Amino acid sequence: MLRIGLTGSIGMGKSTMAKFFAEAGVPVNDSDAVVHDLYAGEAAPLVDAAFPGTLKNGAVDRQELGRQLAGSPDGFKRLEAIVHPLVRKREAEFIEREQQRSADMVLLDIPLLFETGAQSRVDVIVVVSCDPQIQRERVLARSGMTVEKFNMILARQTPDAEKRARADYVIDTGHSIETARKRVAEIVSDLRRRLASGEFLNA
Ligand SMILES: CC(C)(COP(=O)(O)OP(=O)(O)OC[C@H]1O[C@@H](n2cnc3c(N)ncnc32)[C@H](O)[C@@H]1O)[C@@H](O)C(=O)NCCC(=O)NCCS
Ligand SMILES: Nc1ncnc2c1ncn2[C@@H]1O[C@H](COP(=O)(O)OP(=O)(O)OP(=O)(O)O)[C@@H](O)[C@H]1O
Repeated sequence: MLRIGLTGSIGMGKSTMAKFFAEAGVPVNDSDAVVHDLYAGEAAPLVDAAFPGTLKNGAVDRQELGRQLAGSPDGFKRLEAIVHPLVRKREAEFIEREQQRSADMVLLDIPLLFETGAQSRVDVIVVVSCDPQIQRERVLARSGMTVEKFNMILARQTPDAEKRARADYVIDTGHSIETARKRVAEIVSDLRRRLASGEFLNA
């Protein structure tokens, strides 16, 4: 089973592209969605113990957590030490399930693929990218986003140019949604062709 790793910096269009892969028939594991689920369940008491006051109605209040993390690289490290092992566990369960269903390929949506060394867990890397000006406009248009928060997240992410250089495929989301959708279909059919030709014998 081929493991495709999908990554991209904040606001590049990763979630939108993951949806297009799903539409093309590729099972998708979305790490951000897993974090949302964990925050409403098993991770909630652990996060609250490390960051008191972040539990609201039984779930992690992301806004409050974000406030406590502002300007705190150390806080991010402590949070990641709690969350990332749980995310990894869910990913392994997803892979196991899809292997049992005999899927030919799966997409692992991993926002911090390079930052956490996840490239060793995938066979192919797809990077979602666009012009930094478009990225900035998209992100700053989100409610609750500030220039400070944007810069803090950017500083914790591998630079876009480096991501592109390390990619097997790049999706440029700076054009229309339709162009990006076509690019996803093109990548999926190229990967199916490469699989059929026996290029990924170890996958
Ligand atoms: C900091 C939190 C509370 C902000 O939540 P919020 O809903 O405001 O933003 P969201 O989760 O959509 O993230 C916005 C952007 O920041 C990126 N991001 C999230 N966590 C991190 C991190 N630890 N380091 C770098 N970038 C990050 C996301 O990939 C996305 O591009 C939240 O992102 C969080 O709990 N992060 C820790 C868990 C984590 O590392 N998730 C990333 C993938 S597993
Ligand atoms: N051609 C395009 N491709 C992808 N997204 C586009 C395009 N044109 C406009 N957009 C918009 O850009 C935004 C990208 O958001 P999306 O949530 O997919 O990004 P993301 O990389 O997953 O963000 P984050 O890293 O913060 O989770 C969406 O609002 C989407 O509609």
